[in-house]
Formats: sequence, C-alpha cells, structure tokens
Amino acid sequence: MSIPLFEAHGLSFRYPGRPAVALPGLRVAAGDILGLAGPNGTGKSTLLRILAFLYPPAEGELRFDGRSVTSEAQRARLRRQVTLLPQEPRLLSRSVWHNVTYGLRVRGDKQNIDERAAEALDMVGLEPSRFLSRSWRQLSGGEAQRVALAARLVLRPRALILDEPTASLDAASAERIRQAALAARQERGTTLIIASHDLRWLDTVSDHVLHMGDYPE
Ligand SMILES: Nc1ncnc2c1ncn2[C@@H]1O[C@H](COP(=O)(O)OP(=O)(O)OP(=O)(O)O)[C@@H](O)[C@H]1O
Repeated sequence: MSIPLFEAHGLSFRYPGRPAVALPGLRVAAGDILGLAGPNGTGKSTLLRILAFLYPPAEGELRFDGRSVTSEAQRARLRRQVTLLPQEPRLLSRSVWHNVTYGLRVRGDKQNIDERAAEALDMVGLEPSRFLSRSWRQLSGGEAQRVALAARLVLRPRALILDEPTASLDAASAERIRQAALAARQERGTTLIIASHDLRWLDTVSDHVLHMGDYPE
C-alpha cells in the first residue's frame, strides 16, 4: 500500500478548559477527497487547522508524506504545500490582482504571475479581464469567496483544505466553488479535505467522509 499524504494517530487538541478534537486515526491518500461532516462545534475547523499545520496537536502523531511532523520549522515548510481556505476568508483591501497574487509575491515566485492569476480566476469562473483590476470593495460575497479560493489555487498546493467553502453563498457561486475544487483534484491531482454541512455533495464527491462526534464538555 502506498504511503498516505496525511496520516494521524490519536490526535487531540484542547482550547483552554475545552476539548475540541479527539481523533483516533486518519489516512488520506494523495489525490483523494476527504469529507468532514458533523454538527456545529464538533471540532471540524480545529482539525482542519491542525491538518493545515497552523496548530500543533496537543497529543498524537501527524505524518505528512510518510514523515512525522513534530517541529514548528517543519510545519512552516509544509504550509507551502498545504493551504487552508478558512470559513470566512479575509481579502486584502486591494485589487483582485493583489489578492490573487499575494502568496506568489510573498514567496518571490513571480514568473508568469499575471497568466497564473488569470488562470486561477478562470478556474473559479471569474472573467480575468473584468475582475483582475477590480477593487475588493466591488465584489459580492460570492465573488469575494471565489477570489479567496483563486488566491489558494494559484499556489498549486499539494493539498487544499476547505472549511465550509459554500456556506451562505448564492447557488451559482457555490457551484463555481465546487467545480473549481474538483477541477484542481482532476487536473492537478490536488488532495482535497472539505468540511461541509452539504452532506449530499460530500457523499457524492468524497472518497471517504469522516463524521466528527460530540465531545464531552
Ligand atoms: N479560539 C477558540 N477558543 C476557545 N474555544 C474555541 C475556539 N475555537 C473554537 N472553540 C471551541 O472548540 C470547539 C470546536 O470548534 P470548531 O470551530 O473546531 O468546531 P466546528 O465543528 O468547526 O464548528 P462549526 O461547524 O460551527 O464551524 C467548540 O466547542 C468551539 O466553541
């Protein structure tokens, strides 16, 4: 059996005075889609931040690509390979171009930057010639979410982690987001981990769905 991209054993995380995640085990193969379901407050967002290497687990082991991840230096390096679209992403108070290219510019990865930004906008169904120069102020909620996703897609992460990416969006924007995520997996082999209350969608697209349980107070 090949080495999974993500593998975890006995992961737990606590906020002060409050357990948030207690997960016996997890395996996600490269190129797979893992769905994450569960009622509010069952630790989905917290688990996604652990898998995106933003939070260290309190206990347990998290392995990425066969290696145990134990240090902040490792997590910082892996954040270049794994990207989280949070539940309520914030845009920079700048143009769409600035937003979509931000991560590339921070990395000093500027080759063909305009073409890559245009390609990412195309993936989320926003016409680059209309949107690249547009201010963040001139975007609807659904357009802003699609720009935020384009800003992650442009980085071509090995794994893209989406936290309720279609919550409170109009139907057309939600469909564009779903299509763009699936296109990343199909065209680039991007591994997807998606938390959503849209169980029908998760069941349709996911290779596995993990149901998060309730944790005692
Ligand atoms: N920064 C924080 N400080 C303290 N407690 C927190 C913090 N963030 C989340 N929690 C608590 O940890 C638990 C898990 O929260 P989390 O946001 O991970 O759940 P969730 O399943 O993503 O919920 P939702 O579906 O509402 O987004 C909840 O009880 C929540 O109130």
